[in-house]
Amino acid sequence: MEATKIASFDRISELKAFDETKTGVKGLVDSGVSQIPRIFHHSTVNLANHKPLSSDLLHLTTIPTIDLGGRVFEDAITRKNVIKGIKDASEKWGFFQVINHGVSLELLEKMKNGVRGFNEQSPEVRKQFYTRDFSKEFVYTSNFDLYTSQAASWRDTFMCYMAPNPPKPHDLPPICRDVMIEYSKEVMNLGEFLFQFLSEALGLNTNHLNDIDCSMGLRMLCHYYPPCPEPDLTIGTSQHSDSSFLTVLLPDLIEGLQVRRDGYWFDVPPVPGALIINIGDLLQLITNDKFVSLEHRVLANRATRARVSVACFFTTGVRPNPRMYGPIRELVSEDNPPKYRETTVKEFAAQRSARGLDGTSDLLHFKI
Ligand SMILES: O=C(O)CCC(=O)C(=O)O
Ligand SMILES: [Fe+2]
Repeated sequence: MEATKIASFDRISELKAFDETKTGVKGLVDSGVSQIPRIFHHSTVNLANHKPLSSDLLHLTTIPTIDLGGRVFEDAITRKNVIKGIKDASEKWGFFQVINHGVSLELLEKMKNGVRGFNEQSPEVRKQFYTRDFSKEFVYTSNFDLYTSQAASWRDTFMCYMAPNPPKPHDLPPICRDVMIEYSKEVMNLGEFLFQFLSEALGLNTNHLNDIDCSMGLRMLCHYYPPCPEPDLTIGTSQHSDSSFLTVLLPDLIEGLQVRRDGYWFDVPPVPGALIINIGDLLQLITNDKFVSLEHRVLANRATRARVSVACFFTTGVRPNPRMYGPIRELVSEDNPPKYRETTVKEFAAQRSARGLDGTSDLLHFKI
């Protein structure tokens, strides 16, 4: 009993000491640590990966890649095939990569360089943005759930709501402000396009999901995963599903992302120039489980340089939004009654903020 008390007391002081450096995991790496502090130690159970139990899964290697043909479709058959690909992927994986998505590769590189640039500028500049006050326009922090999670993750993040009320440029750090604004506009366009195809994939009118404001809000999270000296002891991002409607993820060429299907963690190998699209919990809720929001995680970075990623969540998050969401009427029937109660995006997102990434689905709280 006494030992537990001492251990938990130490842990809190260590978390605080780390937090008060205001320079995140990058600061630890810059100080030359060769062993990771124990606040980052995850249990081995959490990190293990067992072979798939079902032999049906043995032939599967990873999530599908879909060619969006620059978003221009000259013939109806190609368009139909793309929608079919998106439908299958959304039903089985809730995850797919897209190529020829219409966002310039140069902009993708510029965005990733912006994330690197912010995290690699002098600690004095970074510190000015470091906060745990999530009501601020721009938040730079390490582990939003530092004090509530069982173990910290080897990652720093900066975040900002980019729509519907974009930040004023002067609220954003000079080093990445222009690219954040430009990139988020492109992601909004891509998102509106994807929601059209997802609507058709569900047998709804093309504009259904856009009309019910699925593409209204955009929250951008820019992650920085410094190289980890003991990658087998910790994780980059612990297992979770996204609480958004949809997520557009700009990955790095350094691997690490894994998606869990039927109990097995599948690697998502980098595809040059691709964006990763995944269905979030809110889309699973309004489609009454037709589309699935799968858990995923990022392993600690084994490479010698930092891994970066930019996750753009289509959601208004905890910002005011009175609209109620429940299973879409056209998608339920007597044989397929609603599985979830109605909720607001804010109520849904508040679950996540309160609990952190503890690996349990927020959807359970809304099950009828
Ligand atoms: O960094 C990544 O590749 C994934 C990040 C992620 O899953 C998230 O931000 O929700
Ligand atoms: Fe995620």
